[in-house]
Amino acid sequence: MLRIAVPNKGSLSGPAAEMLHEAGYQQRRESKELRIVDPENEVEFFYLRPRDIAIYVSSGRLDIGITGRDLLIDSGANAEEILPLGFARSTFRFAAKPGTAKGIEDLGGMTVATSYEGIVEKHLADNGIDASVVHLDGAVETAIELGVAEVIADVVETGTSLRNAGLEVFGDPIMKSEAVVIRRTGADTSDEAEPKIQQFLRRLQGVLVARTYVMMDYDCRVEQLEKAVALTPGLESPTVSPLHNEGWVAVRAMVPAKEAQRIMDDLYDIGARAILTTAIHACRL
Ligand SMILES: Nc1ncnc2c1ncn2[C@@H]1O[C@H](COP(=O)(O)OP(=O)(O)OP(=O)(O)O)[C@@H](O)[C@H]1O
Ligand SMILES: O=P(O)(O)OC[C@H]1O[C@H](OP(=O)(O)OP(=O)(O)O)[C@H](O)[C@@H]1O
Ligand SMILES: [Mg+2]
Repeated sequence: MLRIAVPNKGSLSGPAAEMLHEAGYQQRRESKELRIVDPENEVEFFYLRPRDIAIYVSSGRLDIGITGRDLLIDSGANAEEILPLGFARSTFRFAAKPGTAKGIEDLGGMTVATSYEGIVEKHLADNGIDASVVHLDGAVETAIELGVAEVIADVVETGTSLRNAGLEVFGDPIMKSEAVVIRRTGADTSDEAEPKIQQFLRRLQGVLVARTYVMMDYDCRVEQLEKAVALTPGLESPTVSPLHNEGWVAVRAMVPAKEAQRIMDDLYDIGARAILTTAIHACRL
């Protein structure tokens, strides 16, 4: 049975459970459940604190896990990212009261508050900056007002938390993060779990594709086919079928969902008609 770590709380947990559900895996019914077995798929899910997931996976007791890239790197655990999942996107940045610092080079002798001291200490050391780091569990934006630090390093998504605390980001982003699937570094890929792991990854990739692409169908005159196919090249190549009316063909291709409306306009302009888009519910590429 494949053993998978899933975040039990915070920004990662809802979207992770939703993605697993879309991929056809059974998920827990209530938030107090700490583990569930999905017998049909031969998978056991362990609901763990996001910060602990890399540690469990690196120990080899669990085969794979879902966590944040920033949490993985901060943990220093012997685990690596094998598939980015596109949710819980954030950047990790320094921030302070306006005028405190312009860049990391100004931080010598200052105190930086953060929940991610693994990332921050390494980043300061890599840049040759001698600053103190104080660990706080969360709500680090308040640390400056309360005099615990001059600077914070924290997750930024919309920037609302920083604005509300009267703080501004400065310097280059320290890192970009999103949810990722991780496994132990140097894991034995001839292990009996490997086919199940690959099947799990293909299912999640299928969900990612279904979320980012739509299926487009349209009819066009044979003379316009080359132009139309250039607009909808598909992933491999579009399907082209003859129509009963001579001189016309039907075309079917996957297109990026974000570009679908523009592509429909462009197809219409070159004379394509009956242009339809439909959602993709699941796929294996
Ligand atoms: N506002 C946010 N937007 C996007 N991603 C976020 C946000 N806050 C945290 N994350 C991401 O979520 C992960 C942190 O998960 P964790 O559950 O520890 O914290 P949290 O989502 O802030 O929840 P908590 O309320 O428990 O602090 C990190 O990968 C981080 O980059
Ligand atoms: O840029 P924003 O959209 O405001 O999002 C970023 C904020 O979200 C998270 O905080 P959370 O609410 O999880 O509280 P925490 O600091 O206690 O983790 C993170 O730690 C930032 O504070
Ligand atoms: Mg948080």
